[in-house]
Amino acid sequence: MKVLVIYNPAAGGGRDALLRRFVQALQARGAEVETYHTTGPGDATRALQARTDQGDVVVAVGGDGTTNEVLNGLQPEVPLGLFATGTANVLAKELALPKHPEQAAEVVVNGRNLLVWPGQLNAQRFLMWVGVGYDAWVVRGVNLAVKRVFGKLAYVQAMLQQVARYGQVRYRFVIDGREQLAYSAVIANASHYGGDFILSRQARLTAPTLQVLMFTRPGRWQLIKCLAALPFGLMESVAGVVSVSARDVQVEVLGGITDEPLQADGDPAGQLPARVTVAERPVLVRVGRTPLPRVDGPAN
Ligand SMILES: Nc1ncnc2c1ncn2[C@@H]1O[C@H](COP(=O)(O)OP(=O)(O)OP(=O)(O)O)[C@@H](O)[C@H]1O
Repeated sequence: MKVLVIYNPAAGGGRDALLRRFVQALQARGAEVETYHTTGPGDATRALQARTDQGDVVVAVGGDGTTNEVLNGLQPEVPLGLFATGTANVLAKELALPKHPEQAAEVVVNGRNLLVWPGQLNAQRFLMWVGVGYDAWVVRGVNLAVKRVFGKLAYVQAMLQQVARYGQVRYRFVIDGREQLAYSAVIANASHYGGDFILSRQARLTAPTLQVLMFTRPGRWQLIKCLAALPFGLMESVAGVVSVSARDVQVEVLGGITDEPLQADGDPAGQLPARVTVAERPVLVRVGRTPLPRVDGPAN
């Protein structure tokens, strides 16, 4: 098996020792390994697009942002593997992937392929979510120097800084032809968010649909109520949160505001207006042999 490893040396503050153990574990299982170190944002996608032969599997070693960049450079039919060394690693949690390098290598070499439907934000594919409003402001506001030292706490700092602004900007969504106004939204392709939290009990990576959570009531207390429900997996039950399944979502900002950011898979992803759909074709992702744990509904 030819394994191409794409390693982001900046993810999670750098995990060179883990990378070495992971590569050794792949080789011990008979894999022929080539490793590429990314040089900056967008490099993983460009480096993959420049290759005609991507091997039997391409493994993203980093966090959710690195995985997103690998996904966007991946040739059709080449499976995507993961070894999570980033800060939050939400996709690895969604897929119940092991943290230990030897076990992660075992999944890559001897696991199974799970058929996953990515989402599509304009020209970019994503696996987890697209954020509009508060969620996107937080991602844009994260201080990277704080993130390098304090990890996830950098998100808490950015969340607190953006609370007061929530409710001041309104967005218009057209979801499979139906209009809805909201003050923020997360368009989820997967259940997890921010680590171990369950954002949506209905979102499914393996289904060719998206789950759109819209926050339709203004006010900072409303936002705090929603955020407080997140650790309990109850955000979709908060009054004023509208959660609908969709295949095609158009979003624009109202009030002539410009420079309204988006986030995709935890990294900044351009500005509104946007169209978010299910990608044209699925991708194969290497996962363990046991069924994925249930969030709600049958296991995959
Ligand atoms: N050599 C590099 N130096 C700095 N940044 C890089 C480099 N290579 C890639 N990047 C950028 O680093 C960003 C952050 O990486 P990633 O999201 O994987 O890690 P993380 O933020 O620590 O983890 P998570 O997203 O799971 O919280 C990526 O979006 C990518 O654009």
